[in-house]
Amino acid sequence: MSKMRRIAVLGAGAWGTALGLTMQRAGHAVTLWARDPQLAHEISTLNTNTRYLPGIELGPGLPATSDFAEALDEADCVLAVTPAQTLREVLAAIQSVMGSAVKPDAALVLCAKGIERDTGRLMSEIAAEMLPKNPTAALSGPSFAAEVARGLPTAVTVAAKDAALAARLAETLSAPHFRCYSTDDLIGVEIGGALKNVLAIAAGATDGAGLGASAVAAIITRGFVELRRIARSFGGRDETLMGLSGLGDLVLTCSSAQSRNYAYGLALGRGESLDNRPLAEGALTANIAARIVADRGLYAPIIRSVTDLLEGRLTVEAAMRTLLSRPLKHEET
Ligand SMILES: NC(=O)C1=CN([C@@H]2O[C@H](COP(=O)(O)OP(=O)(O)OC[C@H]3O[C@@H](n4cnc5c(N)ncnc54)[C@H](O)[C@@H]3O)[C@@H](O)[C@H]2O)C=CC1
Ligand SMILES: O=C(CO)COP(=O)(O)O
Repeated sequence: MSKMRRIAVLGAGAWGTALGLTMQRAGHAVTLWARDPQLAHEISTLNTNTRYLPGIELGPGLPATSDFAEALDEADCVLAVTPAQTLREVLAAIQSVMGSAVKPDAALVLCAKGIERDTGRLMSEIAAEMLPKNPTAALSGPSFAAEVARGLPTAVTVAAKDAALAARLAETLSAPHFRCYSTDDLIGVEIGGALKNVLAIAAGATDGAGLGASAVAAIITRGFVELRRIARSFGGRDETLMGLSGLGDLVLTCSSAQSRNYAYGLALGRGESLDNRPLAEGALTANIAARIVADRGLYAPIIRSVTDLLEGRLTVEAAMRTLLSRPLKHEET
Protein backbone atom coordinates (compact mmCIF):
# COMPACT_ATOMS: atom_id res chain seq x y z
CA MET A 1 0.00 0.00 0.00
CA SER A 2 1.18 3.53 -0.75
CA LYS A 3 1.89 6.11 1.96
CA MET A 4 -1.20 7.50 3.67
CA ARG A 5 -2.41 10.75 2.16
CA ARG A 6 -5.01 13.40 2.94
CA ILE A 7 -7.56 13.12 0.16
CA ALA A 8 -10.41 15.55 -0.50
CA VAL A 9 -13.26 14.19 -2.58
CA LEU A 10 -15.39 16.99 -4.05
CA GLY A 11 -18.91 15.80 -4.84
CA ALA A 12 -20.97 13.40 -2.74
CA GLY A 13 -23.04 11.89 -5.52
CA ALA A 14 -22.82 8.21 -6.44
CA TRP A 15 -19.27 8.30 -7.78
CA GLY A 16 -17.79 10.72 -5.24
CA THR A 17 -19.17 8.65 -2.36
CA ALA A 18 -17.92 5.38 -3.89
CA LEU A 19 -14.48 6.89 -4.46
CA GLY A 20 -14.40 8.32 -0.95
CA LEU A 21 -15.04 4.85 0.47
CA THR A 22 -12.44 3.36 -1.85
CA MET A 23 -9.82 5.88 -0.76
CA GLN A 24 -10.54 4.95 2.85
CA ARG A 25 -10.10 1.29 1.96
CA ALA A 26 -6.76 2.29 0.43
CA GLY A 27 -5.77 3.57 3.87
CA HIS A 28 -6.03 7.32 3.29
CA ALA A 29 -7.56 10.07 5.42
CA VAL A 30 -10.58 11.17 3.40
CA THR A 31 -12.98 14.10 3.60
CA LEU A 32 -15.98 14.09 1.29
CA TRP A 33 -17.46 17.45 0.30
CA ALA A 34 -21.22 17.58 -0.32
CA ARG A 35 -22.83 20.77 -1.58
CA ASP A 36 -25.93 19.92 0.44
CA PRO A 37 -25.38 20.14 4.25
CA GLN A 38 -28.17 17.60 4.88
CA LEU A 39 -26.43 15.05 2.70
CA ALA A 40 -23.09 15.68 4.44
CA HIS A 41 -24.86 15.14 7.76
CA GLU A 42 -26.53 11.92 6.56
CA ILE A 43 -23.25 10.45 5.29
CA SER A 44 -21.22 11.26 8.35
CA THR A 45 -23.82 10.35 10.96
CA LEU A 46 -26.06 7.66 9.44
CA ASN A 47 -23.44 6.07 7.13
CA THR A 48 -25.84 6.15 4.19
CA ASN A 49 -26.33 8.20 1.03
CA THR A 50 -29.95 7.33 0.31
CA ARG A 51 -30.28 9.76 -2.59
CA TYR A 52 -27.33 8.63 -4.68
CA LEU A 53 -26.41 5.17 -3.37
CA PRO A 54 -29.68 3.77 -1.99
CA GLY A 55 -29.48 0.50 -0.12
CA ILE A 56 -25.71 0.66 0.38
CA GLU A 57 -24.22 0.66 3.86
CA LEU A 58 -21.24 3.02 3.75
CA GLY A 59 -19.54 1.54 6.78
CA PRO A 60 -18.67 3.63 9.79
CA GLY A 61 -16.78 6.86 9.58
CA LEU A 62 -16.71 8.40 6.11
CA PRO A 63 -16.20 12.04 7.13
CA ALA A 64 -18.34 14.39 5.06
CA THR A 65 -18.77 18.14 5.24
CA SER A 66 -20.51 20.90 3.32
CA ASP A 67 -17.68 23.30 4.23
CA PHE A 68 -15.53 23.50 1.11
CA ALA A 69 -12.40 24.87 2.82
CA GLU A 70 -12.63 22.23 5.55
CA ALA A 71 -12.75 19.43 2.97
CA LEU A 72 -9.66 20.79 1.22
CA ASP A 73 -7.66 21.52 4.35
CA GLU A 74 -4.14 20.08 4.02
CA ALA A 75 -5.19 17.79 1.16
CA ASP A 76 -2.33 16.23 -0.84
CA CYS A 77 -4.75 15.06 -3.48
CA VAL A 78 -8.12 16.41 -4.63
CA LEU A 79 -10.61 14.25 -6.50
CA ALA A 80 -13.07 16.37 -8.54
CA VAL A 81 -16.22 14.24 -8.82
CA THR A 82 -19.06 16.59 -9.72
CA PRO A 83 -20.72 16.46 -13.17
CA ALA A 84 -18.59 17.62 -16.11
CA GLN A 85 -20.59 20.80 -16.73
CA THR A 86 -19.91 21.97 -13.15
CA LEU A 87 -16.13 21.42 -13.14
CA ARG A 88 -15.30 25.05 -14.00
CA GLU A 89 -17.41 26.24 -11.07
CA VAL A 90 -15.78 23.80 -8.66
CA LEU A 91 -12.25 24.69 -9.83
CA ALA A 92 -13.08 28.39 -9.39
CA ALA A 93 -14.03 27.60 -5.81
CA ILE A 94 -10.70 25.77 -5.33
CA GLN A 95 -8.87 28.75 -6.84
CA SER A 96 -10.45 31.01 -4.25
CA VAL A 97 -9.03 28.99 -1.33
CA MET A 98 -5.70 28.11 -2.97
CA GLY A 99 -2.74 28.59 -0.63
CA SER A 100 -4.95 28.98 2.44
CA ALA A 101 -7.15 25.89 2.59
CA VAL A 102 -5.57 23.90 -0.22
CA LYS A 103 -1.86 23.20 -0.76
CA PRO A 104 -0.58 25.00 -3.87
CA ASP A 105 0.96 21.74 -5.16
CA ALA A 106 -1.99 19.41 -4.38
CA ALA A 107 -2.59 16.88 -7.17
CA LEU A 108 -5.92 17.23 -8.93
CA VAL A 109 -7.66 14.09 -10.21
CA LEU A 110 -10.51 14.71 -12.66
CA CYS A 111 -13.21 12.04 -12.40
CA ALA A 112 -16.05 13.46 -14.53
CA LYS A 113 -16.70 12.05 -17.99
CA GLY A 114 -17.75 14.76 -20.40
CA ILE A 115 -16.84 17.73 -22.58
CA GLU A 116 -17.74 21.31 -21.65
CA ARG A 117 -20.80 22.20 -23.73
CA ASP A 118 -20.11 25.88 -24.29
CA THR A 119 -16.42 25.65 -25.15
CA GLY A 120 -15.69 22.11 -26.33
CA ARG A 121 -12.95 21.87 -23.70
CA LEU A 122 -11.91 18.60 -22.13
CA MET A 123 -11.82 18.45 -18.33
CA SER A 124 -7.99 18.62 -18.33
CA GLU A 125 -8.07 21.70 -20.57
CA ILE A 126 -10.35 23.47 -18.08
CA ALA A 127 -7.98 22.47 -15.26
CA ALA A 128 -4.93 23.71 -17.19
CA GLU A 129 -6.69 27.03 -17.67
CA MET A 130 -7.82 27.45 -14.07
CA LEU A 131 -5.24 25.65 -11.92
CA PRO A 132 -2.15 25.55 -14.17
CA LYS A 133 0.31 24.94 -11.30
CA ASN A 134 -1.38 21.81 -9.94
CA PRO A 135 -0.31 18.41 -11.24
CA THR A 136 -3.39 17.07 -13.01
CA ALA A 137 -4.64 13.59 -13.91
CA ALA A 138 -7.87 11.92 -14.99
CA LEU A 139 -9.41 8.75 -13.58
CA SER A 140 -11.65 6.79 -15.94
CA GLY A 141 -12.69 3.27 -16.87
CA PRO A 142 -15.51 0.74 -16.41
CA SER A 143 -16.74 1.34 -12.87
CA PHE A 144 -20.32 1.49 -11.66
CA ALA A 145 -20.39 3.49 -8.43
CA ALA A 146 -22.71 1.06 -6.62
CA GLU A 147 -20.40 -1.87 -7.40
CA VAL A 148 -17.27 0.02 -6.37
CA ALA A 149 -19.00 1.13 -3.15
CA ARG A 150 -19.81 -2.52 -2.41
CA GLY A 151 -16.12 -3.37 -2.80
CA LEU A 152 -16.57 -5.43 -5.98
CA PRO A 153 -13.44 -5.88 -8.12
CA THR A 154 -12.86 -3.00 -10.52
CA ALA A 155 -10.03 -1.82 -12.78
CA VAL A 156 -9.61 1.74 -14.06
CA THR A 157 -6.99 3.95 -15.69
CA VAL A 158 -5.24 6.97 -14.22
CA ALA A 159 -3.88 9.26 -16.90
CA ALA A 160 -1.53 12.22 -16.77
CA LYS A 161 0.73 13.78 -19.40
CA ASP A 162 3.59 13.10 -16.98
CA ALA A 163 3.90 9.30 -16.90
CA ALA A 164 5.66 9.34 -13.50
CA LEU A 165 2.78 11.34 -11.98
CA ALA A 166 0.23 8.92 -13.46
CA ALA A 167 2.12 5.95 -12.00
CA ARG A 168 2.43 7.62 -8.58
CA LEU A 169 -1.26 8.48 -8.48
CA ALA A 170 -2.24 4.99 -9.68
CA GLU A 171 -0.37 3.63 -6.69
CA THR A 172 -1.98 6.11 -4.30
CA LEU A 173 -5.53 5.54 -5.57
CA SER A 174 -5.42 1.74 -5.79
CA ALA A 175 -7.17 -0.26 -3.08
CA PRO A 176 -7.50 -4.02 -2.55
CA HIS A 177 -10.56 -4.21 -4.86
CA PHE A 178 -9.72 -1.20 -7.00
CA ARG A 179 -6.84 -1.64 -9.42
CA CYS A 180 -5.53 1.48 -11.14
CA TYR A 181 -3.45 1.20 -14.30
CA SER A 182 -1.53 4.25 -15.52
CA THR A 183 -0.92 5.94 -18.86
CA ASP A 184 0.45 9.21 -20.20
CA ASP A 185 -2.33 9.41 -22.82
CA LEU A 186 -4.50 11.87 -20.95
CA ILE A 187 -6.44 12.99 -24.03
CA GLY A 188 -7.20 9.42 -25.16
CA VAL A 189 -8.55 8.54 -21.72
CA GLU A 190 -10.72 11.66 -21.49
CA ILE A 191 -12.21 11.26 -24.98
CA GLY A 192 -12.97 7.60 -24.33
CA GLY A 193 -14.83 8.43 -21.10
CA ALA A 194 -16.79 11.32 -22.59
CA LEU A 195 -17.87 9.69 -25.84
CA LYS A 196 -18.79 6.27 -24.52
CA ASN A 197 -21.66 8.04 -22.73
CA VAL A 198 -23.02 9.34 -26.04
CA LEU A 199 -22.74 5.88 -27.59
CA ALA A 200 -24.47 4.31 -24.57
CA ILE A 201 -27.48 6.51 -25.32
CA ALA A 202 -27.41 5.25 -28.93
CA ALA A 203 -27.21 1.61 -27.76
CA GLY A 204 -30.01 2.08 -25.23
CA ALA A 205 -32.23 3.84 -27.78
CA THR A 206 -31.70 1.03 -30.30
CA ASP A 207 -32.66 -1.50 -27.68
CA GLY A 208 -35.59 0.59 -26.44
CA ALA A 209 -36.99 0.87 -29.96
CA GLY A 210 -36.93 -2.94 -30.18
CA LEU A 211 -34.48 -3.05 -33.09
CA GLY A 212 -32.75 -6.16 -31.73
CA ALA A 213 -29.46 -7.31 -30.21
CA SER A 214 -27.71 -7.46 -33.59
CA ALA A 215 -28.47 -3.78 -34.21
CA VAL A 216 -27.14 -2.88 -30.74
CA ALA A 217 -23.88 -4.77 -31.48
CA ALA A 218 -23.55 -2.93 -34.79
CA ILE A 219 -24.08 0.44 -33.08
CA ILE A 220 -21.46 -0.34 -30.41
CA THR A 221 -18.89 -1.55 -32.93
CA ARG A 222 -19.34 1.20 -35.51
CA GLY A 223 -19.71 3.79 -32.73
CA PHE A 224 -16.35 2.64 -31.38
CA VAL A 225 -14.80 3.33 -34.80
CA GLU A 226 -16.18 6.89 -34.58
CA LEU A 227 -14.91 7.29 -31.01
CA ARG A 228 -11.40 6.25 -32.07
CA ARG A 229 -11.50 8.48 -35.13
CA ILE A 230 -12.33 11.49 -32.93
CA ALA A 231 -9.73 10.55 -30.30
CA ARG A 232 -7.03 10.24 -32.99
CA SER A 233 -7.86 13.73 -34.25
CA PHE A 234 -7.02 15.04 -30.75
CA GLY A 235 -3.79 13.01 -30.62
CA GLY A 236 -5.24 10.20 -28.45
CA ARG A 237 -3.61 6.82 -29.05
CA ASP A 238 -5.48 3.86 -30.46
CA GLU A 239 -3.98 1.49 -27.88
CA THR A 240 -5.51 3.64 -25.10
CA LEU A 241 -8.94 3.43 -26.70
CA MET A 242 -8.59 -0.37 -26.85
CA GLY A 243 -8.12 -0.34 -23.07
CA LEU A 244 -10.23 0.13 -19.95
CA SER A 245 -11.12 3.78 -20.50
CA GLY A 246 -12.23 3.16 -24.11
CA LEU A 247 -13.46 -0.27 -25.10
CA GLY A 248 -13.77 -1.40 -21.47
CA ASP A 249 -16.09 1.41 -20.46
CA LEU A 250 -17.98 1.27 -23.77
CA VAL A 251 -18.77 -2.43 -23.25
CA LEU A 252 -19.91 -1.82 -19.67
CA THR A 253 -22.02 1.23 -20.39
CA CYS A 254 -23.63 -0.03 -23.60
CA SER A 255 -24.71 -3.34 -22.16
CA SER A 256 -26.21 -2.67 -18.76
CA ALA A 257 -29.33 -0.88 -17.65
CA GLN A 258 -27.32 0.02 -14.53
CA SER A 259 -25.80 2.69 -16.78
CA ARG A 260 -27.74 5.92 -16.53
CA ASN A 261 -26.77 6.80 -20.11
CA TYR A 262 -27.97 3.46 -21.47
CA ALA A 263 -31.15 3.74 -19.38
CA TYR A 264 -31.69 7.26 -20.75
CA GLY A 265 -31.38 5.90 -24.30
CA LEU A 266 -33.71 3.03 -23.46
CA ALA A 267 -36.38 5.51 -22.29
CA LEU A 268 -35.83 7.61 -25.41
CA GLY A 269 -36.22 4.55 -27.66
CA ARG A 270 -39.40 3.50 -25.85
CA GLY A 271 -40.85 6.98 -26.15
CA GLU A 272 -40.97 7.41 -22.35
CA SER A 273 -40.62 10.73 -20.55
CA LEU A 274 -37.05 11.97 -20.07
CA ASP A 275 -37.98 14.34 -17.24
CA ASN A 276 -36.50 13.95 -13.77
CA ARG A 277 -34.03 11.26 -14.72
CA PRO A 278 -30.66 10.69 -13.04
CA LEU A 279 -27.58 12.34 -14.53
CA ALA A 280 -26.86 11.17 -18.10
CA GLU A 281 -23.62 12.93 -19.09
CA GLY A 282 -23.94 11.74 -22.70
CA ALA A 283 -27.07 13.85 -23.22
CA LEU A 284 -25.01 16.92 -22.26
CA THR A 285 -21.96 15.95 -24.33
CA ALA A 286 -23.69 14.79 -27.55
CA ASN A 287 -24.27 18.21 -29.07
CA ILE A 288 -20.74 19.51 -28.49
CA ALA A 289 -19.33 16.17 -29.71
CA ALA A 290 -21.28 16.60 -32.96
CA ARG A 291 -19.98 20.17 -33.27
CA ILE A 292 -16.39 19.00 -32.76
CA VAL A 293 -16.94 16.34 -35.43
CA ALA A 294 -18.22 18.98 -37.87
CA ASP A 295 -15.46 21.50 -37.06
CA ARG A 296 -12.78 18.88 -37.59
CA GLY A 297 -14.32 17.54 -40.79
CA LEU A 298 -14.68 14.07 -39.27
CA TYR A 299 -17.24 11.40 -40.12
CA ALA A 300 -19.31 10.21 -37.15
CA PRO A 301 -22.90 9.51 -38.25
CA ILE A 302 -23.91 7.62 -35.09
CA ILE A 303 -22.77 10.39 -32.76
CA ARG A 304 -24.50 12.94 -35.01
CA SER A 305 -27.75 10.94 -34.95
CA VAL A 306 -27.74 10.91 -31.12
CA THR A 307 -27.85 14.72 -31.22
CA ASP A 308 -30.67 14.63 -33.78
CA LEU A 309 -32.54 12.13 -31.62
CA LEU A 310 -32.09 14.17 -28.42
CA GLU A 311 -33.18 17.34 -30.16
CA GLY A 312 -36.27 15.65 -31.59
CA ARG A 313 -35.22 15.92 -35.24
CA LEU A 314 -35.20 12.16 -35.79
CA THR A 315 -36.80 9.00 -34.43
CA VAL A 316 -34.68 5.95 -33.63
CA GLU A 317 -36.21 4.07 -36.58
CA ALA A 318 -35.51 6.94 -38.98
CA ALA A 319 -31.94 7.25 -37.68
CA MET A 320 -31.40 3.54 -38.27
CA ARG A 321 -32.90 3.73 -41.78
CA THR A 322 -30.51 6.58 -42.62
CA LEU A 323 -27.52 4.67 -41.24
CA LEU A 324 -28.45 1.54 -43.20
CA SER A 325 -29.06 3.33 -46.48
CA ARG A 326 -25.63 4.98 -46.74
CA PRO A 327 -23.45 3.79 -49.64
CA LEU A 328 -21.72 0.48 -48.90
CA LYS A 329 -18.01 0.71 -48.12
CA HIS A 330 -14.94 -1.18 -46.98
CA GLU A 331 -15.06 -2.00 -43.23
CA GLU A 332 -12.58 0.44 -41.74
CA THR A 333 -11.91 -0.41 -38.11
N1 LIG B 1 -21.86 6.92 -11.12
C1 LIG B 1 -20.92 6.22 -11.70
O1 LIG B 1 -20.98 4.99 -11.74
C2 LIG B 1 -19.74 6.92 -12.32
C3 LIG B 1 -19.77 8.28 -12.59
N2 LIG B 1 -18.69 8.87 -13.20
C4 LIG B 1 -18.71 10.28 -13.53
O2 LIG B 1 -18.62 11.04 -12.33
C5 LIG B 1 -19.29 12.29 -12.49
C6 LIG B 1 -20.26 12.48 -11.33
O3 LIG B 1 -21.22 11.45 -11.45
P1 LIG B 1 -22.07 10.90 -10.24
O4 LIG B 1 -21.41 11.08 -8.94
O5 LIG B 1 -22.46 9.52 -10.60
O6 LIG B 1 -23.35 11.86 -10.34
P2 LIG B 1 -24.52 12.04 -9.28
O7 LIG B 1 -25.65 12.64 -10.02
O8 LIG B 1 -24.72 10.80 -8.54
O9 LIG B 1 -23.91 13.11 -8.27
C7 LIG B 1 -23.49 14.38 -8.66
C8 LIG B 1 -23.08 15.16 -7.41
O10 LIG B 1 -22.57 16.44 -7.82
C9 LIG B 1 -23.26 17.45 -7.06
N3 LIG B 1 -23.34 18.65 -7.89
C10 LIG B 1 -24.13 18.86 -8.96
N4 LIG B 1 -23.93 20.10 -9.42
C11 LIG B 1 -22.99 20.67 -8.62
C12 LIG B 1 -22.36 21.94 -8.59
N5 LIG B 1 -22.68 22.89 -9.46
N6 LIG B 1 -21.45 22.16 -7.64
C13 LIG B 1 -21.14 21.22 -6.77
N7 LIG B 1 -21.71 20.00 -6.73
C14 LIG B 1 -22.62 19.74 -7.66
C15 LIG B 1 -24.62 16.86 -6.76
O11 LIG B 1 -25.21 17.53 -5.67
C16 LIG B 1 -24.24 15.42 -6.45
O12 LIG B 1 -23.81 15.30 -5.15
C17 LIG B 1 -19.99 12.24 -13.87
O13 LIG B 1 -19.20 12.94 -14.80
C18 LIG B 1 -20.00 10.75 -14.20
O14 LIG B 1 -19.94 10.51 -15.59
C19 LIG B 1 -17.59 8.16 -13.52
C20 LIG B 1 -17.51 6.83 -13.24
C21 LIG B 1 -18.57 6.10 -12.63
O1 LIG C 1 -19.18 5.81 -16.24
C1 LIG C 1 -19.80 4.90 -15.76
C2 LIG C 1 -19.31 3.53 -15.69
O2 LIG C 1 -17.97 3.45 -16.00
C3 LIG C 1 -21.18 5.15 -15.27
O3 LIG C 1 -22.01 5.15 -16.35
P1 LIG C 1 -23.38 5.96 -16.32
O4 LIG C 1 -23.00 7.41 -16.04
O5 LIG C 1 -23.97 5.77 -17.67
O6 LIG C 1 -24.21 5.39 -15.22
